[in-house]
Amino acid sequence: MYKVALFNKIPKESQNMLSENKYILVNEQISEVDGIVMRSMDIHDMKFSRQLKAIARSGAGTNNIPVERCAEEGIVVFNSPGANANAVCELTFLGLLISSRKIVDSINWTKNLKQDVAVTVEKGKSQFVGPEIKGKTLGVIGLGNVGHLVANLGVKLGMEVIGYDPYISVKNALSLSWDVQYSDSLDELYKRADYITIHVPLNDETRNYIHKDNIKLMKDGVKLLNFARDGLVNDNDILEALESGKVSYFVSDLPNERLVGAKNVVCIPHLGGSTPEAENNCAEMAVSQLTEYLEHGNIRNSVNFPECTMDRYPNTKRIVVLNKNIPNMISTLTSVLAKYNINIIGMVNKSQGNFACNIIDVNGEFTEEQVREMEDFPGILRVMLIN
Ligand SMILES: NC(=O)c1ccc[n+]([C@@H]2O[C@H](COP(=O)([O-])OP(=O)(O)OC[C@H]3O[C@@H](n4cnc5c(N)ncnc54)[C@H](O)[C@@H]3O)[C@@H](O)[C@H]2O)c1
Ligand SMILES: O=C(O)[C@H](O)COP(=O)(O)O
Repeated sequence: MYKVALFNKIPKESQNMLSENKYILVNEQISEVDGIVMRSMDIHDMKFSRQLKAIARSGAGTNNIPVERCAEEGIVVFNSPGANANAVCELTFLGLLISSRKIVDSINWTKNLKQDVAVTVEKGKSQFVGPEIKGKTLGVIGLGNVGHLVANLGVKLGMEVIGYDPYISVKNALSLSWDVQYSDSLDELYKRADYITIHVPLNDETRNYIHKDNIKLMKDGVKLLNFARDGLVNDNDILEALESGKVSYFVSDLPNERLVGAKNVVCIPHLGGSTPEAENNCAEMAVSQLTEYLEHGNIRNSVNFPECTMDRYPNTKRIVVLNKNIPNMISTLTSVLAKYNINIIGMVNKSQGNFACNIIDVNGEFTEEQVREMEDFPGILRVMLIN
């Protein structure tokens, strides 16, 4: 039996994928579990037990998980790329319209009208006039699963769209509309855009991505949207720019104490991925990746280990080895197998960055003691035996 802990709310349908005859589900337990399924809870300070083999993030962002430390501890971290992208894209366009048409202010104003409503509305509505988005220029930073959808929808709505992403994947590049102007100059995007939306992960390279120096380059009255992560836009600098009018509106799906209630800021309570469709897609993907790894050792959509899969050879035992990407690892593994006269039937080895994965199907008896012996070699992070 595998023990899996559920952190955050995970849809019942996905929980049911963890069948009762193989899985025990527990809530928010960290000790003695084989896997965790989670959303945005911050687990940087958690200590993981040796039993923990995998964490499945139901969602895109993994900045709430100590991904590198997990790799060092032989814990595979998965996410669900693209599974909530449409939900975020739709909400981003709501944000775009909110920033343009003063919708939130106007709704709040209307809510307080007590009498002569129709007359007051007609007299007062001119204070909420805002431009159409058709024909305006939208700058999209990050053309990943969300950003490329946003760029394409901008084109469909008649906007001129400039996209920037120095690391764009082939898949997303191929899905990008021909009408999106791909730019390798952020400065050009800042100078031309009437609306700027950011869709990049939060990491050491992207923290404070938008700050006073690049805000200076932007058009006066530009509208800024952040549906990605708190920390990408420098709070001090955006609040100053809003005060001066350089930025006319900021819509953020990632509120913090500085932003809530600030002038010309609209905060949404992190609802980007909060649709039933996105929640189900993400959880289904997360759970199936977790079970595929625990039961078959196959790794798909991991953020700290390479993609590594192999069809199971019949009548074999499977050994899954996670190791550092350093010389002599394969000879170390095969020397242990040779010592016990174990025959390799099939094997795959994949590496990415500092880490690597091996799946080895063998016949002959391979025991838990031999697993521990393999695990004792420097550079080997975890060995898992699957019968
Ligand atoms: N508001 C929400 O509920 C919500 C939902 C989904 C994702 N997100 C956040 O949005 C981010 C993007 O989501 P996604 O699904 O598109 O992820 P993704 O990984 O598919 O796309 C991220 C893109 O950013 C690009 N990128 C990385 N560094 C960059 C840089 N320095 N400059 C420009 N581009 C850069 C990558 O090449 C990639 O194409 C996620 O990391 C997550 O933090 C928020
Ligand atoms: O990174 C994500 O997928 C989003 O921020 C959604 O996070 P959530 O699962 O907590 O809604």
